[in-house]
Amino acid sequence: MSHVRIEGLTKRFAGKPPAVAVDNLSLEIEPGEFIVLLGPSGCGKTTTLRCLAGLETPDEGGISLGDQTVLDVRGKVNLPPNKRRIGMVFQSYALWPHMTVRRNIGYPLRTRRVPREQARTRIEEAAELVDCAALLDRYPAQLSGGQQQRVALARGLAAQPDLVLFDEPLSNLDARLRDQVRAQLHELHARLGFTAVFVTHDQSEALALGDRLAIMKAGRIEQLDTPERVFEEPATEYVAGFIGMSNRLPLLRQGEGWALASASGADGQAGAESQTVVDELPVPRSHSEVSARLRPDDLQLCPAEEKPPAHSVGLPAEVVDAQFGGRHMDVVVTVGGSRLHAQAPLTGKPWARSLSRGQRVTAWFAKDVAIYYDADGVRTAGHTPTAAVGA
Ligand SMILES: Nc1ncnc2c1ncn2[C@@H]1O[C@H](COP(=O)(O)OP(=O)(O)OP(=O)(O)O)[C@@H](O)[C@H]1O
Repeated sequence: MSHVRIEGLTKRFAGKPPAVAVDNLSLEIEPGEFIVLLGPSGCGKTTTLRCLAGLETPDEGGISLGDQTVLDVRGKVNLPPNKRRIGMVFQSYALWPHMTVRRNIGYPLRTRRVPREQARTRIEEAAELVDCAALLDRYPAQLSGGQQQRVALARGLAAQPDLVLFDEPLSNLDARLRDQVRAQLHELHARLGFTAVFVTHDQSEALALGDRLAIMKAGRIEQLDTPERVFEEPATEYVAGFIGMSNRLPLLRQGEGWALASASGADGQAGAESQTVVDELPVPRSHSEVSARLRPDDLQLCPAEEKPPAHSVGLPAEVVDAQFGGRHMDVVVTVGGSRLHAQAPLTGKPWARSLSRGQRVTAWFAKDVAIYYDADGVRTAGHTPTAAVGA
């Protein structure tokens, strides 16, 4: 277990236009910590991981693993992968097809010249850890996808590295296996306490596995926080959108209240015809425009003639589509010019089952459930989260 320090890491790729894949990124990882790099395609997750592994030549910055400097661009240090005590688990299991499971798991031990007897014990222990002890003499082609990924996991851990890197290791597995291997990985980490950096674009995977999440945007870390904080208090609109707050409602201050910006005139001002939809929001006075972000299950629906509860924002809406989702209906509505998604529970409210296209309803949300972002996409200070954990 090692403390990992990344300082000012930058990696550019030549091309037209050139890409800054990692942009002056710094990150400190505690021994035994499980860090998840989360973000959309192209935000620089894999390149960061490859720089940690020694598979790229960064343009600037430094990386240390424990007391070993593995990268120092100014000092011209960039240790090759086999000189770094790092284990790697990839998306494509990358098992050698001509080697048995035993030889595959033992591969990093051979490259580190671990004595034969010690290697045998380590291989058997690693295989035991991931329930693959009975498969040691098989070839990869004789294993299921889940078994192959577990072998890859054992290979990543066998050399007891200072740091284990995971590049979307679960994304090639079907949904059921993905849940199984994810649970197993979570348990293994709790048991062994290795330091890990795990790359994914799957938010549920990130929330389940990470001690802390680094949400990346254009080669930088946009928010670094516990899963609870990222989920409850996304710092920027970008993070909110990425972590499931898919509903966005732009609002403009109008006199003492707020109107839907999507019903505004061409000048971006709330038009004379746009109605004030709410008198007051938990937003500082200095803001004249905000966007409210909501998860689908925080947007409620009720019949158009019913009044929503006090302390909520009620909006006239029209149903675009309604799909049965078991215990809830997935309903798309338009509110002003915005398309919103509501997950309307059916338990106790069978009314939602009868929703159909063109129907007029009221969409509403509790004021303190939404998170409000200013014109720059930064969370406004006025919001007090209701369910913040560890705040
Ligand atoms: N070898 C390369 N040559 C040129 N550009 C590259 C190279 N590798 C990555 N890039 C660019 O660097 C940026 C970051 O890529 P990277 O693969 O790190 O993103 P990512 O977040 O891991 O994406 P994904 O989830 O799709 O794997 C992208 O704009 C990508 O096009």
